[in-house]
Amino acid sequence: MIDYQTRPASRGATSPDAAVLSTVVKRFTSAKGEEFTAVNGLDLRIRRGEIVAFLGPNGAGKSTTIDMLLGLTRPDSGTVELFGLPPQQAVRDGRVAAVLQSGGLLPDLTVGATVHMLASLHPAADAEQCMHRAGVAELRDRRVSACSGGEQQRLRFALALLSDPEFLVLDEPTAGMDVSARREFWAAVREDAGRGMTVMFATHYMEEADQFADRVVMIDKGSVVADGSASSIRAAISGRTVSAVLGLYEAELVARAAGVRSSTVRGERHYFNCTDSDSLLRVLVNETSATGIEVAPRSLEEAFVAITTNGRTVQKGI
Ligand SMILES: Nc1ncnc2c1ncn2[C@@H]1O[C@H](COP(=O)(O)OP(=O)(O)OP(=O)(O)O)[C@@H](O)[C@H]1O
Repeated sequence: MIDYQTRPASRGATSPDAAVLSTVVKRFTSAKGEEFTAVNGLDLRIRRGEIVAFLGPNGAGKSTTIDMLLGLTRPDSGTVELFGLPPQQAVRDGRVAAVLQSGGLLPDLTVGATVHMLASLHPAADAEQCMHRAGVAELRDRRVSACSGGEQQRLRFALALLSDPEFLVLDEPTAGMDVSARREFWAAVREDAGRGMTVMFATHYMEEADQFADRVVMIDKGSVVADGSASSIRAAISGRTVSAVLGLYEAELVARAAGVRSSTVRGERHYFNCTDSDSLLRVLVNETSATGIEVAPRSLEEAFVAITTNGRTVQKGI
């Protein structure tokens, strides 16, 4: 049985937040000299102990935001603070650590040698304990090059633990892993997060956000478009969208039918998000002149749009 030491709740900082990003803007200039805004006035506050999933389509600005959180790049305007400090200082103090998608490992070293070598940079590090916590202790004699992608990510996780960070940032840590490798990786992280660590992870997988995070932040085009509890996001995703071509007057009546949560119109087609598509279909067929009726599962994008347009771009109050 491993005896984990309890980490002090803070190392002297007074900020109740792990991270605060205020109106952060980051622009890039292409080779042709065209300016592109990757992060566009992003505001985000992460409280200590939260586990936050950072979701967004390709190119939404997740990695750029994470790079600024880790002090790897600076915003053009706005501010980024970790524990009330500039990111570079928080990283230098070992209060924040990262698991990135690739890099940082020497293929010819064994897992054990890698962890012990980097542990020598942290006077208080317990290499053995970190290997156990990350689930790589049994791989200690295996060369890094012989480890699977999932095992290498757990090794990166072990390395991130060496400074005993208060805040762990993961950038798509399970990209390319199969389902069981993803499950093993998250089991290791979840056990550690249970000890009070703040965790933020970027992912494309809603199910990872749903299973692991207690808060989900979605960004698109460099700004936050939805922010709420995993359960509020899940509730928004559940249900179906029934759509049909019908007149405005009838559409208003249908929108008031039982179980209809929201409705939108695109051209002549009206879309109804509902909890009971069967009864809505009966209403449409029996009580209206609707044509071209379609039923579709609700997409993640629709769920996020609904969350924001319902006025529930929720800043979590926990
Ligand atoms: N160094 C750079 N120079 C020019 N453009 C960049 C640079 N880094 C990022 N970008 C652009 O900024 C936008 C945001 O990129 P970013 O990597 O932050 O998105 P992402 O949400 O992490 O995407 P993905 O899910 O695909 O990893 C993209 O359009 C990307 O091409």
